[in-house]
Amino acid sequence: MRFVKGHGTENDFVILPDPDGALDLTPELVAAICDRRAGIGADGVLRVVRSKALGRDGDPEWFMDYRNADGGIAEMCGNGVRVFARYLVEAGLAAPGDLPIATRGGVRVASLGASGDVSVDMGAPKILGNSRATVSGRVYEGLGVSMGNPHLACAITEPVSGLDLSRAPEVDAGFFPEGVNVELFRPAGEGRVEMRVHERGSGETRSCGTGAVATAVAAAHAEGRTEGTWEVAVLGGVLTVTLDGETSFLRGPAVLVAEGDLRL
Ligand SMILES: N[C@@H](CCC[C@H](N)C(=O)O)C(=O)O
Repeated sequence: MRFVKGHGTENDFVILPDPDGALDLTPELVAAICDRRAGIGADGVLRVVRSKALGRDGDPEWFMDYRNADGGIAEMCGNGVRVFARYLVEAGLAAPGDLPIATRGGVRVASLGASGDVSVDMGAPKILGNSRATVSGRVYEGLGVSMGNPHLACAITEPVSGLDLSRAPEVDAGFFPEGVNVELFRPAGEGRVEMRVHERGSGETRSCGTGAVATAVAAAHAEGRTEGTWEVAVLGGVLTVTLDGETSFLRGPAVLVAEGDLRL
């Protein structure tokens, strides 16, 4: 089985080209691939499959079948969809420009050139209301935001570098019955925040695209705003989020770093 490895601000993925939908991608296989010692290692898997092969006839040509490192399914992945678009263009499966991609969370349109940053229209954020997370015994208030997948974005006052996210934050399972990705962010000047994230199904990652947008939404909400541009500094780099009151845009690097044959 061929694979390609890529990342967006160090949120890393194993890309599995499966245009005809022939692969039986079990949770066990995904977890084995993502294992950082016994497998290739990744935060998630992006299966590249034609929508038609899945019976999704009205959708754009390519469907991003995203899986978390534990083998679980998620609706959307913001860095993943940017890496997916980069893969399609570099593999000659799509032309640079505006590229619609089907996901479980709906169609997302990526914009990219032959190289450079990839931007994606992430759709309208949906505010779910207030909730809280407990990290290392400390309770943080946050804003629930759906970006297709669920997030809880909590503003904090201490440096994000001191957080211990080695264990999953405790959250209100009644509020988030499907689980949740938890972002902790600290304002770092006008239009800039520092963020760390604990992802549902993947643990702490070095970046999360949907989480960066949810964070910008929470930062804007705290100021009574729905528009603006935020630089979101994550462990793996910097993402730029723009909110225009209707939709949201996520921009940042998306690179492919390796390819080979999988022997699992
Ligand atoms: N890293 C992704 C989000 C991946 C899915 C998430 N773990 C979930 O379960 O919802 C991103 O860049 O958005």
